Amino acid sequence: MADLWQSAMDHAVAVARKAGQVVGKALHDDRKVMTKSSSVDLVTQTDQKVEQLIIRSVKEKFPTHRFIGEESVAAGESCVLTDEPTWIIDPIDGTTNFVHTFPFVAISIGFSVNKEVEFGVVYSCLEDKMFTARRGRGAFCNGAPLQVSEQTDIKQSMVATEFGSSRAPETVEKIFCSLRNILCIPVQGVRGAGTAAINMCLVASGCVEVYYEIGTHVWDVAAGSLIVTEAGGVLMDVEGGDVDLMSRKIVAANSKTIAERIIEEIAAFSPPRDDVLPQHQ
Ligand SMILES: O=P(O)(O)OC[C@@]1(O)O[C@H](CO)[C@@H](O)[C@@H]1O
Ligand SMILES: [Mg+2]
Ligand SMILES: [Mg+2]
Repeated sequence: MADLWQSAMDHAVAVARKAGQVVGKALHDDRKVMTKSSSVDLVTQTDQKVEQLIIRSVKEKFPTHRFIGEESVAAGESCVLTDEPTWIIDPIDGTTNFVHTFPFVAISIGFSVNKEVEFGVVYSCLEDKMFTARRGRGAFCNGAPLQVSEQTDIKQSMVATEFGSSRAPETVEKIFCSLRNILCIPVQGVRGAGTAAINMCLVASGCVEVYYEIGTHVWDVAAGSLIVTEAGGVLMDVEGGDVDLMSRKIVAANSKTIAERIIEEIAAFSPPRDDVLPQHQ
């Protein structure tokens, strides 16, 4: 079994690289931009094309495996994680960045068995950084081992978060409330790459002590979650306790101390879970 997952992971790396070439080539082409759950939740033909490319290529090699893909869910497929080997795919994490040529765009592929992520691949294709992790075997960027930051003082920490794609006034209010609380701790900086997957790789790389967000989807965070924990970091729910990747709430930190400190300042809310949605939101 172990060898089987390794060959699946090798395949994920190869197909992520191929997908990255497609994304890189499409970056300066004419992009037809469409919207999904709101006028700021963007999708392009490249997102759909890349997801199909990945799924087709995986199906050829692993015909019994299942898929949760962002654009397939948007097209009406279910988003339920079973115990079966499942590829959890975000073909472009950072579509808004892609549309604006803001240079952080990732292909994110997580692979779960028995509802546990076995490997994660995040390809930051415009930087040509291939982040990988396999359960129990560490996290890497272009083959070099990753280690989270050792910082234990929140006041000397860098925090990453995103504003998300909801513009509902009550949601925006909560987002700004958390942000104000966190800025005023005070932390040394707040950043956001525009992609959850890359934000998590920044935690794994030690550039950022903690990333939190409410509104993520399982395809944004499945791969990154393992990259963070294999680099020595921790995952938690925004209200404390265990993370649930379907809950659309995540804290990924270098340590439990930093995670718990940031959680004190988060004004939590609960968007509809991924696994109860009839379609993408
Ligand atoms: O739609 P995409 O480009 O795949 O997802 C990108 C993104 O909006 O998803 C997360 C929230 O859902 C954010 O962290 C991130 O910026
Ligand atoms: Mg995404
Ligand atoms: Mg996407």
